Amino acid sequence: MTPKKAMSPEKNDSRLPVDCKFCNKAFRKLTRHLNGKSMKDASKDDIMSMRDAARNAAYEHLEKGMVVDYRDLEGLLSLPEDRLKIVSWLEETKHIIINKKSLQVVATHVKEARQSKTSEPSEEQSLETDASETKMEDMITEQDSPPHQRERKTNWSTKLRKAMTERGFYNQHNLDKEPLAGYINYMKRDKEKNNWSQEAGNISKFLYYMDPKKPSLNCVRDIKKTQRFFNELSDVGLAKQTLSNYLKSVKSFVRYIVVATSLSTTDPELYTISRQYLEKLEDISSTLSKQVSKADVGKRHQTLMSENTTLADCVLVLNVAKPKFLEVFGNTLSDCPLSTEDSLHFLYYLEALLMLKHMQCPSVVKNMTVEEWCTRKEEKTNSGKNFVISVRENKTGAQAVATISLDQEEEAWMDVYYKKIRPEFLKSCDPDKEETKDIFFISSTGSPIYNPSNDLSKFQRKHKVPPINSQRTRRVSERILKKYSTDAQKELVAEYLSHTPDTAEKHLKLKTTTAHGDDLDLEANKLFQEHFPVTVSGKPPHKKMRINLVGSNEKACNDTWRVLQQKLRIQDVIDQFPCRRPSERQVKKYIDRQEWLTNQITPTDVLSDWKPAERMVEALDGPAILKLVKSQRWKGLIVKDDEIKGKTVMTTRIFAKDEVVCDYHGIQISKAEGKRLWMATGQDAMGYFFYKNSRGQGCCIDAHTVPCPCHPDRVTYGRLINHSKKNNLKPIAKTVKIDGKDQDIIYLKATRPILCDEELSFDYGVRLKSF
Ligand SMILES: C[S@@+](CC[C@H](N)C(=O)[O-])C[C@H]1O[C@@H](n2cnc3c(N)ncnc32)[C@H](O)[C@@H]1O
Repeated sequence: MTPKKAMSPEKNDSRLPVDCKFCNKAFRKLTRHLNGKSMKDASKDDIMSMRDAARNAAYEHLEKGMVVDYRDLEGLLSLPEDRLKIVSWLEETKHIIINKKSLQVVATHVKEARQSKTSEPSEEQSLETDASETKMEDMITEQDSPPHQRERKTNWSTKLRKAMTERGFYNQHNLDKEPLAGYINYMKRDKEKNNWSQEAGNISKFLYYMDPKKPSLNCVRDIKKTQRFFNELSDVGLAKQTLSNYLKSVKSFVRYIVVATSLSTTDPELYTISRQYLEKLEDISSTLSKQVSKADVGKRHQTLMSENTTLADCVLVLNVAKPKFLEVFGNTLSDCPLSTEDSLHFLYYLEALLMLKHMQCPSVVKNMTVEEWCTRKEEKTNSGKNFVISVRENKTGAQAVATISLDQEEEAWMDVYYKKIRPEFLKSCDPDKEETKDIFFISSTGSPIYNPSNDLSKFQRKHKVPPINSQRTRRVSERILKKYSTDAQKELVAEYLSHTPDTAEKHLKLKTTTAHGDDLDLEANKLFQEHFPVTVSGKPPHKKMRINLVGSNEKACNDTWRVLQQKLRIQDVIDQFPCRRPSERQVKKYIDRQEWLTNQITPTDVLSDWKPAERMVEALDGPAILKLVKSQRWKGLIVKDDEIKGKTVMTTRIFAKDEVVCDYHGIQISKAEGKRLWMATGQDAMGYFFYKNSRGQGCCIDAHTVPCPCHPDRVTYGRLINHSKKNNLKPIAKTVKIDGKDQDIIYLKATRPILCDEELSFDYGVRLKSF
């Protein structure tokens, strides 16, 4: 305690404070106050005597008293009763206590607590957090809070707390006694710890257990009792983590004794014992840590088995982090350098993709090599092609081989990481480390990634989504696959998991235990869907109706119904964009307009399933594609220069097979007119596209004027696309009505999936030599 003098009147100076002009002014104010407010109905004599009493009290305080900060008392005296006693004594002896506004509340509560004999702390205030200070603050809060918030006080009778109280684990020494007081000072002043009171409370309880008479350093002489203390705490059911935190407090206390006191000179023997004691505490600590991790595993197992987690929950981070990921992906295509933060976002996203969507173990992600990446194999699928990477999980023995099957878009992402981001990371790597060069995923420091699971949970934390790891994702998918008994559902999940045909087949074989069970589920689903047909905008039936119809199968049937409806909804959105992959914004806008309030789908669901309509030609006069033709705002393309060919048109995103990439924009004229113009401008002139229209007539699109007269501010890509026999585009003519008039549009459609940063070309029907 550091009492401060309230003022500094010279002792024995009889003129003070009577002649002090500030005091006299204050007392004149007080008289006015008493007259006008507090004692306005009292007699003049009463008012004067009250004023004199106040003046005398003030003089007395100035002469004898000091100012004491109540917060200093809190640090010194752990028990509120003790503090109350000292406060009343200090006040009696003319001291002024500041910051004691809650004292009345504390006094009332201490009284109540004594009467009801419920002085155990609440569960939240278990050992590691319940220094008396905390308890007292909580008491004050309870007193001040509305009645519905006082629950915690009545919760004090749980088994654990009862047992703790009965065993005396809440007893503690006063914090003003050594060595506790010294330790508190050390924490406050040297270590600048804000939560010193928690730790002090823990130590004082521990020291009480070791010696109830007084807090003493002798605890270090009795490792057996120390061990017993922790065993007993464990027996009453204190959480392993709490125990471990508590042990940490004891260790830091003993470390303080060894390091920050003069014990080595004042008592060398006790000093040595303290050091040995510290080592033994480490042993207890490591046993406890093992128990903690066992408890963690137990908890993890419980969460893993949780029935409520859906696959959508598992891959949530991929959806949330995708816009930023795609932005970075776009940036990699322009040659501006990426920030480390953006590059790491890209890396973490790919790690998450492999662990959550492709359900690969962290070790596969960690061990994948450059060679394994470079020897990936193309595999034809119904929807294009996949790229299969085989990873030897265990680098020392070649037992387990994991297979990752990426779709084209994912392959392009990985390729960008490999070609653009990884080489930047490699620049920080130790050139002698051969190992780094071989590992596919390396971090910004140039070293192989250390712990993909940690990267994943960091990424999930950053995006504020639940921390679901790859193991849990695998469990969830297995559970869902087992539960869904119809082939349609299994197909959905297998498709969702995007497995290689082999793996998908394996998963499809996962069936509910008996064939009989399968049949029952199948029947139930059939019945359910007959009664409650799945529609795009319908609502699923109420639970009561579901139970009435299919009894205990209601949940499974309802889940199927919902999955099928989502599938219908996704298709409904896709149907709006038959020729071109829509942007996320377009999809969102359409979904929002539908007002599907339950069983919602996300733009990502749609975009990952999008593919061009099978009957594309019919859709080529649809409003969305004609809007692009009119505006010439084709996205996903850029113009680059090539030394030989001149201008080239390159992609900045992936295009699916059959997707419309752009049109060959120009003015429609007859073949004869086209030929005439062409000859007149010279046969080398570029920008004439000759074709036959739907009636078999020869026509020409004249695009040779640059810039195009109707879109002077736009690049009209079609006329800049070069010729190749090994092309990736094919022109198709479509006659459409624009402003009431027939007009031919030459669309350029992808003949195969086109990757990012690929040059576009079509067959001019000429020989290359002719250029
Ligand atoms: C419609 S333009 C294409 C855009 C053109 N590269 C430019 O710079 O404007 C056609 C012309 O491009 C050039 N070109 C097209 N394909 C080519 C190729 N495969 N090799 C070399 N030059 C080519 C020829 O000069 C040809 O006359």
